[in-house]
Amino acid sequence: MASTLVTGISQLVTCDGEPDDPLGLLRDAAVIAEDGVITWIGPAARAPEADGAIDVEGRCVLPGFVDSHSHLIFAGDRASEFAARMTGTPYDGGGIATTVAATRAASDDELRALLHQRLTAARALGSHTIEIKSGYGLETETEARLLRLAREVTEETTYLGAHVVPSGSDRRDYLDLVTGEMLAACAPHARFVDVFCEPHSPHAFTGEESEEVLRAGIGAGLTPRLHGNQLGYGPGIQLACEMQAASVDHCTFISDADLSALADSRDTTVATLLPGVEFSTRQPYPDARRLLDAGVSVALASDCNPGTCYSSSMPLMIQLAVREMGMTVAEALLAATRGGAAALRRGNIGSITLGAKAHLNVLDAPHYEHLAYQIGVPLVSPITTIEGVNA
Ligand SMILES: N=CN[C@@H](CCC(=O)O)C(=O)O
Ligand SMILES: [Zn+2]
Repeated sequence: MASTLVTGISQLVTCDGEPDDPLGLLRDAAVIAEDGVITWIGPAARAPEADGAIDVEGRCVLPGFVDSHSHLIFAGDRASEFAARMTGTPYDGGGIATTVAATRAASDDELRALLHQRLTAARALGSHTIEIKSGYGLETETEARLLRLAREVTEETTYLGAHVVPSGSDRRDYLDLVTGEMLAACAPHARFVDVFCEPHSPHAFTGEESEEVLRAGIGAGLTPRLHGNQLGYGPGIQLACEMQAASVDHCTFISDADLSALADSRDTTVATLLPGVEFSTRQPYPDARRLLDAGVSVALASDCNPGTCYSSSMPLMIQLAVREMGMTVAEALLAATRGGAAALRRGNIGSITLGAKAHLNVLDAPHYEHLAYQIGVPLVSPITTIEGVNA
């Protein structure tokens, strides 16, 4: 067992504070990790001896980001779809078919290489935990393959066979496949089941269809989560709350009834906001202020995918949340750490606390507010030299 002492911390942001200081800020603190787990937090002057030491030389230390929503495994290119959107073509999910064709045609090694390239980029910007969905196979063999490859790099895998109805398939036949043979092949490699519940897209699923998919997934031992209310008002948010989903993601269009359902479900269902999607689709941003003021549990995630947001940068999501969605820097940072952990139902990540994973980021600034203040600058990096740290 090797222990590591982290010193020289100007400001330790534990994300484990009290209601009057939810960031749990500590000055002149030090942290010890043993076997990848935090075992001591206290004043640097009283830190016990450790086997090794890391001096961050007056920088701020914060928890590793938890990116609770990504589609990191896919092949193909949709840059021209993005360019068309910037000149006015709306997003409706139809471009998913392009990614499905390229992904089906890619070998395991090609997909692995693409995944590793994207993971390296995400980790370099401070994402220590990344959820990864299937959803670009839409046939049993490729969906199971995507989840098996994603499982090589994370435990947080999500079965999204119900991303869209593949072109040429009958809706009813496809639902039978997603809830039958495909589910049986995918469930061993997945922790969650997800569905794109979106009546405003002709390719996605209705409320009734979404409920059927989630119920089947629950029956196979998976925890539900849901893409909802992305393109307009719809049944997604209330369905997610009724089904005690871990998270409902996008929440771009929120009715008063949606808001009260989310507030009532704050202990079970997280509203995960994905501001990179609004940036890349030219949609209005969700009103995070309204959610927070109603007491809703909120997370921020990247949604990194080839259609609606090709970025895995959690600092960018924090910057957009603060500038465009009415969140304070503290709220955005909490949503990108503790919020993501809640959306994955994980208690041992997203905060710097005794017994948590030693997922630490260093910010090349003395104070956490620089996260949103210095926009577009790669200030955050993971502390990768702590022994024994894994996802
Ligand atoms: N909206 C559904 N799925 C993805 C986009 C998928 C794509 O366009 O490739 C999302 O979360 O935005
Ligand atoms: Zn998504």
